[in-house]
Amino acid sequence: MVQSSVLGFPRMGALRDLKKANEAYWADKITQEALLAEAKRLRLAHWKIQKDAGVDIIPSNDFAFYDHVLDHIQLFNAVPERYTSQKLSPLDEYFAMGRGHQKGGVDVPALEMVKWFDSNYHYVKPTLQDNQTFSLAKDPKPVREFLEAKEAGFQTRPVLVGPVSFLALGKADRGSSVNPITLLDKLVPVYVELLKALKAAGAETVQIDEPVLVFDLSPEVKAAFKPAYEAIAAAGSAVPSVVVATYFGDIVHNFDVLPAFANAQGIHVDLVRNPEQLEPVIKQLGPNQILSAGVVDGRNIWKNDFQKSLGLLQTAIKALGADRVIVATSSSLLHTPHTLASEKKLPTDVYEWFSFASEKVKEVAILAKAVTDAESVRAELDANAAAMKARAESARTNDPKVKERQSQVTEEMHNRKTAFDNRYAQQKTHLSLPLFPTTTIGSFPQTSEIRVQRNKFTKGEISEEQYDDFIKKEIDYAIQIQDELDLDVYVHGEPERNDMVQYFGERLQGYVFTTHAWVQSYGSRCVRPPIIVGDISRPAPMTVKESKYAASVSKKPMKGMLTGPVTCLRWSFPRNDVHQSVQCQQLALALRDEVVDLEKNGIFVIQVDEPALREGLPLRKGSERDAYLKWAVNSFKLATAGVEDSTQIHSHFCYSEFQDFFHAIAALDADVLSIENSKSDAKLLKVFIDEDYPRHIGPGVYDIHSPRVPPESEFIQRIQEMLEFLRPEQLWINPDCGLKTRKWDEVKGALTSMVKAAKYFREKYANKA
Ligand SMILES: CN1c2c(nc(N)[nH]c2=O)NC[C@@H]1CNc1ccc(C(=O)N[C@@H](CCC(=O)N[C@@H](CCC(=O)N[C@@H](CCC(=O)O)C(=O)O)C(=O)O)C(=O)O)cc1
Ligand SMILES: N[C@@H](CCS)C(=O)O
Ligand SMILES: [Zn+2]
Repeated sequence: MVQSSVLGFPRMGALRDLKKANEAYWADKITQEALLAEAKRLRLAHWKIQKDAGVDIIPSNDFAFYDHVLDHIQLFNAVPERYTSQKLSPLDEYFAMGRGHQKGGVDVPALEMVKWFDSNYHYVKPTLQDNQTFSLAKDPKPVREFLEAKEAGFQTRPVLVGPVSFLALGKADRGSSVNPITLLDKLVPVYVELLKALKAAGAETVQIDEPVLVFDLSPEVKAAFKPAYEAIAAAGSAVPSVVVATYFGDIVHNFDVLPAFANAQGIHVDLVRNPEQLEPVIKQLGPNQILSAGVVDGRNIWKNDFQKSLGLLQTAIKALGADRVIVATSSSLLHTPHTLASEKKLPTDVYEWFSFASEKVKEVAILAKAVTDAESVRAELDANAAAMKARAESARTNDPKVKERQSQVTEEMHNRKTAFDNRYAQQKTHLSLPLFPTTTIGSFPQTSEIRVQRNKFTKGEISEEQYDDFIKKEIDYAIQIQDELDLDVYVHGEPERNDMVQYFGERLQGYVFTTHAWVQSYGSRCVRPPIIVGDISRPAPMTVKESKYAASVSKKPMKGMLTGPVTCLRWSFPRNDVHQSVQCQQLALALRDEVVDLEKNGIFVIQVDEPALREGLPLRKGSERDAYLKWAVNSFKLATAGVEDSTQIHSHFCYSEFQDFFHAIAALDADVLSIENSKSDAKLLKVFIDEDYPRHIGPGVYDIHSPRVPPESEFIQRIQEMLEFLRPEQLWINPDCGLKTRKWDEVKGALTSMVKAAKYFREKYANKA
């Protein structure tokens, strides 16, 4: 019999229940016991959904209050001393690492949070010391949750982040220089102890995620697999069987590592992303090893194409036999929304094209049946074939006018009129900016009042006029605060936007959007990616009204604020029937019109955010990366190059480790860049000197993910560090990212200190001149 398996289920719940419970706990509105009870309720509900769907292998320990990598930091007692010394409860210590803690006399910043591979999910980076030790936490979470499931009648397969990936995804703490992978010898015994505890609790198999296997690995990281997995194998029947899981890429280039897994029960590979790895992987398996075939997409919302998946599965079964094949999701379903059943407003034809987490688990179970006994699921197979056909033939997907415009794009449409030096001279006179100009990244706090009013407007409880008036007042307030703070380039604060991508999706032709399809982005924060279903175009200006109004009531330059084409693409659910470069160019043309319209309406600083540009970079170096960079950079340039030289184009990158990516950022030719940097080593900015970067840069000086308000001295120190690597005349002072998740008092406190620090340096350098 072919078994079905799910690698992980979304944690938030159908109504973002976990988000609400976490936030209530942080605001002291519910007790720790109430939060724990809610988490248990969600875990049980999610196991039940999978069991009811007929899934054979159901994961446990895929739940996390904040992030699963952070769970492992605590699980292995790899918590930096600055947190343990605070003597917080384990849960509060955990949240302190995730989001910082500034309460009851405790003041610790959060650990660094970065992108999870090429997804829009963010994980907390293990931060390790030169003298790092590991030990197993008391009452280890994977054991606790396994037993919780067992007691409720669910036999689960615990999911762990593998020892090599855990270290390879980590970094040395500030002040330490340890190469994390050299700590393997210390970590592995703890890992074995954990596996023994799981076995003792009754776990027969564990899923050990080693997703770093899809990267180009350094020799040291490659060499780490063998001792780690040999030590696990040496524990024999004292530990559960192991399935090593990889996803988001292929592992063919790391086949020399596979002997390390000779004693594993099986290997999981992502056959949605890389179906071509199927046959080579089959050849690498040992005589009894199982293939977990990831055929149901964990990263998108399109209904599975059963015919295609069955083709792959038949190939696997032919080579290995039915007993050695598991039908699985390609990755955890963490990246998909909870259930399609909540969507009441989708056009009915389109509804049939989608499948969210709760539907995907059914797909996995159906495929497992279909592969050996198609007749037992004939109705499901026929319905699936009909849905595939209907989508392929739908008129929604194709707009000849968009195609016509794309055919007229020329090379010169990608370039500004002249080079930066000349442009900047014009911008300087036009905008009269001081040395160390201060600005923010766009959004100001999205207060509950803003959300309530938008919700009322969406439901038709207030008129468009009432909503517009409300937004105008919010803009007025944002400007008043910026006057008081004495910032140099203003923003309107984005109060009208639900989300920087969803907002544009809702204004573009070719998209559909959902009402409940939330996906966790980080911690308690979720996004509701709009879905691209057809060719994209802009029926009308999208942001001009608010920016024009803001400029009319502002005494300083007002920055227009757009989300760039690559980010719109990546943070939407893209089509899977047209190459992403085509979708991106369509977005670029729509945004180009918006940029030109903003300029026509008196907005002479325009920021086009591209935080997802780095995220989209193919995970391995090589031709695929080069091709991506070419079309991604061209899309940004196409979107922004339609303006006069005197108009200043900014771009913004958060969550972007930019070393391997520097040339792409430079190629955008943006006049000013802002990058997230407050929690990274300022040394990373050295690349800007080494590469002789000519344009302006604002490395973030304020960690906007944390409620913590940094003092002025911290800003001064940070700017001083940055000046070791950047020229004073190219340095802008700004936060890491937008301020929508912060409260007004935090923002006012932090920006007051930020502006004071900028003025301190302005004075210092004016005296020098
Ligand atoms: C910059 N980032 C973003 C990423 N991806 C995006 N798509 N957008 C981003 O901004 N990736 C990288 C980072 C990740 N950072 C963030 C930061 C903040 C959030 C966030 O705050 N998410 C909000 C939801 C935002 C939203 O869409 N809000 C809507 C709906 C609000 C709502 O909950 N309404 C209620 C009813 C109203 C009420 O009574 O309160 C409801 O629907 O039930 C809106 O404002 O209209 C979050 O709350 O998690 C995400 C990623
Ligand atoms: N302009 C956006 C960028 C976020 S990446 C904001 O400020 O929220
Ligand atoms: Zn940002």
